[in-house]
Amino acid sequence: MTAELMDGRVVAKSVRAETARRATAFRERTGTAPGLATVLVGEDPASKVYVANKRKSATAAGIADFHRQLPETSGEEEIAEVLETLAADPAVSGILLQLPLPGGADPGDLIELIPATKDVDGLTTASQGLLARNQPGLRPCTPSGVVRLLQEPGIPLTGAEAVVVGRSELVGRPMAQLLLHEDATVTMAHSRTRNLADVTRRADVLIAAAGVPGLIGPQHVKEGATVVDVGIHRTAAGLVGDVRTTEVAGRASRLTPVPGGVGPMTIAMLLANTVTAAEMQYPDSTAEGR
Ligand SMILES: Nc1nc2c(c(=O)[nH]1)N[C@@H](CN(C=O)c1ccc(C(=O)N[C@@H](CCC(=O)O)C(=O)O)cc1)CN2
Repeated sequence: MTAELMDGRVVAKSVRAETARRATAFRERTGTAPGLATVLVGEDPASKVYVANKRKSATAAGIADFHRQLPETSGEEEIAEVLETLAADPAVSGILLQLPLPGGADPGDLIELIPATKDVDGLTTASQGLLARNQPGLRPCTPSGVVRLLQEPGIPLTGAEAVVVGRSELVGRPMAQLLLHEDATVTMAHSRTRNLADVTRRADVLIAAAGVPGLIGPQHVKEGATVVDVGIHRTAAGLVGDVRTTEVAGRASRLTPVPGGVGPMTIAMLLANTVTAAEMQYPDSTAEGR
């Protein structure tokens, strides 16, 4: 078997086009564009690229840009003040605090300053609660992008065995919840899971989000499985994911590449969330909510 590659750039393009149409409709209805505030603390090179791409894509989709750059040395109070100002600004529909923070600082308390209605990363406790209860709200971008990538070619999720490797708040945990809401039978594996390959080989749909370069090889994959690689690692050999793509391609039926798989979906879903946030905040407009 040679796996078919699932092209995230193609699906992301169609999500961005659909989002641009929704942004135009919102502006025509309300006289104001949806607005996205990106908050970047420090100079991490990868974060700078991601934030620059988010801002560029947002502008192209008709979303107003409210960027805040803070110095590496910013304390929690300084970051909190910026988030609170953005939270109170009616022109700002969505706010995201780019992660990680310098020095691996815990973003938990800062994220809670973002109102759930503006939480376009879906990371606040309130957003997590709405997701857990499958109620309308803003969902984390990478996991919702993965679901969209799986839905596009009609990969069946109802009753499918799905295994998520990784339990981060940004990807693994919300990924499992979203798959559960799609009626998959979901197993979560992580760094303490014993006999990982025994667990992952059950998967019809395997999501690799452990943050370990090349963790998933052919021995972890059931013949014919769909394998989604959420990892992105900069190595001397270039960008690699959590999956050893070339080796796994002989066993999987479908596979996401790195780059060009899940990454572009993260940004596309952020734009979609920003328009959804604007719709939720504006009383006369249609709130889609997810
Ligand atoms: N506040 C947040 N911080 C972080 C998130 C997030 O969703 N919210 N996710 C990641 C980084 N990330 C977005 O911020 C992100 C990562 C990768 C890509 C992407 O398009 N990757 C390309 C490769 C681009 C490259 O690195 O050269 C690809 O995979 O094709 C977009 C967004 C951590 N932080």
